[in-house]
Amino acid sequence: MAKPKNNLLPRFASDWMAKHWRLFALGALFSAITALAVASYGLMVKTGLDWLSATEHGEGVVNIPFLNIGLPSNTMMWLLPCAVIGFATIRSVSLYIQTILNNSAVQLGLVSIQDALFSRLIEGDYARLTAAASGEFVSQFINDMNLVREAALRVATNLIKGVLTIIACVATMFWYDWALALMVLVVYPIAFAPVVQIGNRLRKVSKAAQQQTGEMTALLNEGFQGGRTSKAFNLEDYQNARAHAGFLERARLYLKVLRSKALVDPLLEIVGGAALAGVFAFTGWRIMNGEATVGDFGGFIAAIGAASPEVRALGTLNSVANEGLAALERIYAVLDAPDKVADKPDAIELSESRGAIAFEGVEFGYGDQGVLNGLTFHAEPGQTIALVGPSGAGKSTVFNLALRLYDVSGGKIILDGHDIRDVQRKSLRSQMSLVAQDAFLFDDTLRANIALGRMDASEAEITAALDAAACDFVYDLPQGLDTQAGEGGRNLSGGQRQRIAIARAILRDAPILLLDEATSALDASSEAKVQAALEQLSKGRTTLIIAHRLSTVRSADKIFVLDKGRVVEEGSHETLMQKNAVYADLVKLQLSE
Ligand SMILES: Nc1ncnc2c1ncn2[C@@H]1O[C@H](COP(=O)(O)OP(=O)(O)OP(=O)(O)O)[C@@H](O)[C@H]1O
Repeated sequence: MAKPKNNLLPRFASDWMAKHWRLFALGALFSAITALAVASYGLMVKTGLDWLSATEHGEGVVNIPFLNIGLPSNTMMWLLPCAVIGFATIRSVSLYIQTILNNSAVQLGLVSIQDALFSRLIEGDYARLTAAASGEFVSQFINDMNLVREAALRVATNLIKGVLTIIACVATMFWYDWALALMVLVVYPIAFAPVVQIGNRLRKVSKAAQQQTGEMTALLNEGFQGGRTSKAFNLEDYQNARAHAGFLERARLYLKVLRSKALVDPLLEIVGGAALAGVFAFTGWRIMNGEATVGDFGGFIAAIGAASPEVRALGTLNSVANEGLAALERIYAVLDAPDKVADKPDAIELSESRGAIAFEGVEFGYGDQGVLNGLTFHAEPGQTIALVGPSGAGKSTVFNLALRLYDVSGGKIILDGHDIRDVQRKSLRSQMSLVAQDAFLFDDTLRANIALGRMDASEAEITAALDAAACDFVYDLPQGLDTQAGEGGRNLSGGQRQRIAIARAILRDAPILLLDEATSALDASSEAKVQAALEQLSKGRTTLIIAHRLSTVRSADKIFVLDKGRVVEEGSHETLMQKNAVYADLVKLQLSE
C-alpha cells in the first residue's frame, strides 16, 4: 500500500537527505552568511545617503548605524566603498560555497534514490517490469529525478537564504521605520495566498505531464527500435503521425503547467510595485514631517530591493517544490508497491538440486484469461522432457513459472519435494540455466556476456563453453571475445546471439536446463553441432526443452503435448508415433512441409 501523500516530505528527508546533514548544515551556515551580507546593503545605502546629505549640508561627522559612532566625512570617502566591496566579496564567496555544498548533498541523495528505484524494479516483480512500457521507467529516472533535484536544490538553496535575508531586511526596515515596515508586512502575505494556490494546482497538472513524458519516451523508443519494420512496410507516415500526436500532447501539458507557473512572477511584480508606491508615499509624508531622513528612505528601498528577489524565489520555490512532490509521489508509488512474488520469511535455501520437477494441477493466467488450466507433468532427475504444442499453448509460461517469475494461481510446482513458493527465489534460480527464445545479450563484450553465466569462470572455462556452443564465428571477429555485443546483442545475428546464450548456459553448469527454442535461429550445420553439445550437456541434468521443430526432441525421455494450457498427450517419440494421434499428426505435418 502506498503511504499517504502528506508523509512524502518527512520520508524523503529521512530516507535520502538526512544522511548528508553535515553538508546541508554547512550549506545553511553559508546561506546565513550570504543573507546577512545581502541585508547589509540596506545599512550601507542608508549610511551612504546620510553621509552625502550631511556633506551637502556642510556637516563633518556621520553617524554609523548600530555602532553608534560618528565618523568624519573624509574617512567615509574611503571606508564606505571598502565596506561595500568587502560585503560583496563575502556574499559572493559564501554564495559559491553554499551552492557547491547543497548541490553535493542533493546529488548524493539522488544517487541513493536512483539506486533504490533501480534495484526495486530489477529485484521486484517481473510482472511489474513487463506491465509498464519500458519508457515509463526510463522517464522516471530522467524526468522525475530532474524535478526532485530541482526542488531539493531550490529548497536547500533558497529556503534558508531567502527566509534569513527577508528576516534581516525586515528587521532593518523596522529599525528605519516601524510603521512603514508594518505596511509592507501586511501587503506581502496577502499577495502570497494566490501563489500558494498556484503551487497546489501545479502539483496535479505536473503529475499528468510527467505521466505523459513516460508514454512519450516509450513511443520514441518503440519508433527507433521498430525502424526495420517501419521501413520495410513504408510506415514512416504512421510513425510520424503517432509521434506528432505525442509531441502535441506534450506541448499541451507543458503549456498547462506553464500557464499556472507564469502567473507567479507577474503577481509578485504587482506586489513589488505596490510596495514601492506605498513606500514613496508614506516616507515622503514622514520626511516632510521631519520624522524620517533621506537615508532612512534609501535604506528602506535597498532593504526591499534585497528582500524582493528572495520573496520572488520563495514564490516560485513553492511551484518547483510541488512539481518535485508530484515526481516524488510517482517514485514512492514504485518503491512502496508490494511484490506478489516474494520470499517467505522462513524460505528454504536450496543448495544443489537433484532436479526432480513436478507441475501438479497448475493454473495460471497473466490477466483474467487462463493460460495454464490444470497442467500436470513430472520430470525425474536427469530426464530430458520436451514440451510441444501449438503456439500460445503455454509452453514458455511453464518456464516463467518454474523460474518463479510469477506464482501459480492454483495447484503447485514441486522441486525436490519442496513447493517452490517455500524456496528462496535466488537459490531456486541458481539451480536453473535458461536459454530463452530471444537470446538477450547485454551491451558488453562477448566475453562478459558469456561469463555472466558464472562470474568466477576462468578464461579456459569460457573458451571451452564457447567451443561447446559452436561459437567459432567469434574467432573471425576482429576483436574476438572483446567484441561489443551492442544493445540487446544487435551487433550479432540471431543465430550468433543464440550460440552466445547457449555458451552462457553451458558455463552456468546448473542442474536444471531450460531450453526455449534454443536452436531455432541456427543453420543446419551449426544446429547439428549445438544439438550435440546440448545433448552432452543435458547428461545428468534435468532438461526441459520447448521446440517447434519436432526433429530436435525425438531423443527426449518423455514428450508432453500441450494444448490450451493442459497436457493432451504424453510419452516417448516412439509411443506417441504408435498412438498416431495429436503428436503423430504434428510430426507428419512438419515432414510434409
Ligand atoms: N507477459 C504476458 N502478458 C500477458 N499475456 C501473456 C504474456 N506472456 C504470454 N502471454 C499469453 O499467454 C499465452 C501463452 O503464451 P506462451 O508464451 O506461454 O505460449 P507458447 O506456447 O510458449 O507460445 P509460442 O510457441 O508461440 O512461443 C499466450 O496467449 C500469450 O498471449
